[in-house]
Amino acid sequence: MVYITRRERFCAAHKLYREDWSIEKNENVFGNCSNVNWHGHNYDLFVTVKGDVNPTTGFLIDLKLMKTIILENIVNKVDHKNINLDVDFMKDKMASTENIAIAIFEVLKPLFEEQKVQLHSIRLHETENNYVEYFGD
Ligand SMILES: Nc1nc2c(c(=O)[nH]1)N=C([C@H](O)[C@H](O)COP(=O)(O)OP(=O)(O)OP(=O)(O)O)CN2
Repeated sequence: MVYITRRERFCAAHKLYREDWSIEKNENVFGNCSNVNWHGHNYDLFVTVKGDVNPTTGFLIDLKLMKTIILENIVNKVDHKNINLDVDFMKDKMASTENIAIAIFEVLKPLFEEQKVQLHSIRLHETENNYVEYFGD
C-alpha cells in the first residue's frame, strides 16, 4: 500500500457563529472567531490517497489528475469565497476547521473511488499552529 499527497492552498472568509445565539454568547464560546463581519484564513489543504502502484506507469494516481479533481471540486468553490455563505458543501454547517475537513473528505471520497484509489485523509491547516486531520471514521 502506497500513500501519495497533494497540497493545495486557498484563502477564504468565515465566522464561527450560531444565529440562534446572542452576539454575547457567540463571543463567549467562539471568541474573536465570531466577529459578525467575518475574518479570513490562508488554508493549506493536504489530500492523501492510497492504493497499489500500477506496474506499467509506476503511478498510484497521476498527480496532475489529483490536482484537477481537488481544484474543480474544492478549491475553485472555496478560494476567495465566504465559507458560511458561498460554499455548497458547507451549507448549514458550522465553518470550523473540523467540519470543513470532514465536508471535503465527503466530497472527494467518491471521486477518488472512481479513479480506483482510496481517499486516506484530509489534513487542513487553518493557521500556522492549528490543523485538523480526518480519516473518514
Ligand atoms: N476546535 C476548533 N477551535 C477553533 C477553531 C476551529 O476551527 N476548531 N477555529 C478558531 C479560529 O477560527 C482560528 O483558527 C483561531 O485563530 P487564532 O487563535 O488566531 O489562531 P492562531 O494559530 O493564529 O493563534 P495563536 O494563539 O497565535 O497560535 C478558534 N478555535
